[in-house]
Amino acid sequence: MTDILEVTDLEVTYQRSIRALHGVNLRVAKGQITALLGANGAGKSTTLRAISGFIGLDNARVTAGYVRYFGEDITGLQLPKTIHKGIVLVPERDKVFTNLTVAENLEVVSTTRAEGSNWRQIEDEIFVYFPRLAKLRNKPAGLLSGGERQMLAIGSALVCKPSLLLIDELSLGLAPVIVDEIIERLRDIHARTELSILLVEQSAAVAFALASYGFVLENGKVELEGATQDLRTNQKILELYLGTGSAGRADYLANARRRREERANV
Ligand SMILES: Nc1ncnc2c1ncn2[C@@H]1O[C@H](COP(=O)(O)OP(=O)(O)OP(=O)(O)O)[C@@H](O)[C@H]1O
Repeated sequence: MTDILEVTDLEVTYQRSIRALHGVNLRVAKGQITALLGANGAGKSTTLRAISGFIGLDNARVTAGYVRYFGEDITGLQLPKTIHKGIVLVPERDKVFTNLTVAENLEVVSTTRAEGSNWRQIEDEIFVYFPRLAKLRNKPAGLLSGGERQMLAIGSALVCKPSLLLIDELSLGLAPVIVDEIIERLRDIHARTELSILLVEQSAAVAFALASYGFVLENGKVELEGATQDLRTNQKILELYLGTGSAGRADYLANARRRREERANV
């Protein structure tokens, strides 16, 4: 299967001195949903922000390695060029314009990102994907629930007609019932569009519900990868991410913290 995205030996450094990624290797196959799992501080957001050209906003730089997209070297490419290439990130925070209504959020993206297209038609397409948003079209985004904001953020990203959609923390802080609805909507979108998706998740259950392949990041490096059907039964994953061994998870988090502190002191 063709890879739409290849990340090779990627290193990212914040503020010229804080190394967050230590040689990340991962791939996203065309038309597939791939998950990137890892504990707090493992480097998941940094990886997504490096791929999508956001790290310039964070005072960070790619200091080694490559990002290839459809075979082209796009290492260090910044916004908005990444969006024009079809790489669109749904960020963890600040996803929507809170003072604009749902319809205005979609409109503002469609007028800046989808030149020459009819925004009402685009809006209708997004409402087919997220019928709940159609009922909320005149409501300010600041008054939406967390789950509704996530749907609007994904809808706004889809307005950009991505080839590769990156989603940072799909389920963080959301109620299980709304997470289920978002999973169902994403499955539907994926079935209709065969969009390639790279999903960052702390919940392995959510990642496995959507993705066919997964990578596990620890301290800025991929430590484990595989088909999700295999990762599902991997002992380490079971202990650390599916809650079958809380002592294991606590040890793991303590070790991860210790290794980060050791690295910071070098
Ligand atoms: N703006 C920044 N300046 C300096 N260091 C940063 C910055 N953002 C992240 N880091 C550091 O980079 C490392 C990776 O952080 P990152 O946010 O990518 O991890 P994460 O896996 O997404 O964590 P979380 O699940 O908590 O969002 C951490 O050690 C973090 O402290």
